Amino acid sequence: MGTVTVVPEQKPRKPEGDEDLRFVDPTGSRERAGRSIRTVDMARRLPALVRRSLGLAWRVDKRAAVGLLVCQAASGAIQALGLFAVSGTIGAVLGEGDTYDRLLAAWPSLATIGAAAAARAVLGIVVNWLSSRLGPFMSREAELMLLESATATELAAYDSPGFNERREAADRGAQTAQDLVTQGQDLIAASASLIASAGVLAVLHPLLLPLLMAASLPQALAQISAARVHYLSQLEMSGNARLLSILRWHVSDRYAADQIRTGTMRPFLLAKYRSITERINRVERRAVDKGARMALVGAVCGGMAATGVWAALVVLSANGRLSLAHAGAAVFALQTVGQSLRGLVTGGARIMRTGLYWDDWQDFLQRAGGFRSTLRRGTLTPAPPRTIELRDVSYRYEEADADAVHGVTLTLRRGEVLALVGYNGSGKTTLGKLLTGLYLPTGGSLCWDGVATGEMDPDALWAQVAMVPQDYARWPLTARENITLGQPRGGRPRGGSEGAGGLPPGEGEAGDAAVREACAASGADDVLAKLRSGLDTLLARDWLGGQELSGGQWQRIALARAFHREAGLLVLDEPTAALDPLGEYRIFAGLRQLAATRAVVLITHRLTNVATADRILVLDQGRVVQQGTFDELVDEPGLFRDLWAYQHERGTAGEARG
Ligand SMILES: Nc1ncnc2c1ncn2[C@@H]1O[C@H](COP(=O)(O)OP(=O)(O)OP(=O)(O)O)[C@@H](O)[C@H]1O
Repeated sequence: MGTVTVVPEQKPRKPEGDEDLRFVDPTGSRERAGRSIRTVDMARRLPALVRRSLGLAWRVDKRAAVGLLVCQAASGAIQALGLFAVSGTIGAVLGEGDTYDRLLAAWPSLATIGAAAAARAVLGIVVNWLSSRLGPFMSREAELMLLESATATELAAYDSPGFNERREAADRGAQTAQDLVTQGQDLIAASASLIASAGVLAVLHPLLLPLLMAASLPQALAQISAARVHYLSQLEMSGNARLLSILRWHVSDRYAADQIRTGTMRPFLLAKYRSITERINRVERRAVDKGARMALVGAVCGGMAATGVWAALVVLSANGRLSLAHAGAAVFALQTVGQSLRGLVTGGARIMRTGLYWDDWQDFLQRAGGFRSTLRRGTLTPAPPRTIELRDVSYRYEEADADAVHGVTLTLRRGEVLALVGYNGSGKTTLGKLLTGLYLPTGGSLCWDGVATGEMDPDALWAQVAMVPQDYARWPLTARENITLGQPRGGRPRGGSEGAGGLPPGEGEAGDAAVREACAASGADDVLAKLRSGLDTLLARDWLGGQELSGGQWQRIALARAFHREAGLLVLDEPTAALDPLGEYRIFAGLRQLAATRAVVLITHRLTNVATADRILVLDQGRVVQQGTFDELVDEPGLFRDLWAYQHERGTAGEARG
């Protein structure tokens, strides 16, 4: 006990061989922290944690924070008063005179004991009330801070190893904020009670307090060890419990229900679930057994030590060094000290655990702060770009062995449709994200009208970008909000508040006319016609009270979303993958018109569609290997002609190549 084990920060372990589903502690910090729950660390960390919990309370509600402290201090003082009153009562009861006189003499102390107990009960209720009011408020505040941080980070942060795990851990940390307040209060209450009763003991006889402290030590140490075992097993189990909840979602959610049935996966999935459950059971059994053994040792040692204290009490009374009244009060004080010590140790272990989760929250906020877009970029506001120029642009994902995009040089002009084609993983999407400024190049330069994207204010830059990614969001919002993204044209932004006269802001004629125009261009007008309340229909799963759309219908909405945006650059990544032939035809027939006022980048595997493009860039392993018009490339030996042949001549390209 008392030593601090320092384990260096570890990277998530990558399993070797047959990879089983396992929870990975992103930094190893939890395990390290769990192993370091020792007496010295606890003594050092606890005051800091209590301070932190009070600091949080102070930030959310200063009056409540002060109220909590005052109540706890008052409760401790009243407890001391009550214990002294016990001594007075016993002294009066054992004193001279007949029973009536002795009871008469005892009643003021008895009344004090009763009043003290009542006052402490009321104070306990007030403390409970204040911390219950503060706790959820603080958790919500912490969750909001987490969202603010996460949405302000560079997109590249999400590719950074451990970032997503940290974000998840922080989410749980935010939820524990409320426990930190209540546990902090429990700890303060236990400390106040300990100080009060220890003070009483010290006044009754100077030997009693050190004796009791020494006697309580074995049990306290046993409890700290048990808490450590408990925390480590909880840690191991919580990872598995999270796995179970993820599996439960996959197994029972509607999205995979058809595949589970047609894939006859039920026995396989249930067996997997059971095997993780057994892992949890094993860990739990081991921890419970070990905890019970420690409790037994602690209880035996504690029992022996307590016998010693009681014996000392008897000896002191027999020798006349302690009056009977004081001895009686000491009995109560001893019990209170024991109780407070136990509360301190178990409460301490609990707040240590919560503190570890809370650390995850703080850790994420710090890291996310380092990834903040505004920290890394400039403040210029771009106009819709006339030219986008790339010089020898490369991009390498963090920890990747090779560039995803390498040495790309090109100029894209307003009014031009540029198509990107190539095998899976050739870097098309990454290049699209570079053009839109979502990623900043790791090599070379990328400028909009001569200004590097990194010099611009990120939000001002993205105001000029409309994008349909491969995996577009299906927001559980109304059809209108799904298209305007809360930024209607010709109207005020929709912030959830209703406008004057009952008309929601932005829902004026100008706003809706632009939405309908975008819907007509994307084919979402057909979708709208079938919705029960048109643009007002909530597009969400039925259990959220909404109306669900098909995959292709959602893609039409996602396209309308991009067309609605008055942006100088439009990037379409596989925009028609889910559309029927008519829907697809409409998009490509309208593309030229869309390009009149903007630059358009089209990423697609359907090569017939790229005939509409002014220029086609063929990518292979992140490099541009060919570029030209459709007519030029289809006749030229090379990757494009091979891809065309695979798609249209059923593999004769292989022979042609050979
Ligand atoms: N977030 C990421 N982190 C690390 N590597 C990534 C990430 N996203 C993509 N890559 C890698 O970068 C390379 C290019 O990926 P990209 O998504 O740009 O290809 P693509 O041509 O769009 O592929 P597809 O046709 O399948 O959509 C691939 O090797 C891929 O594994």
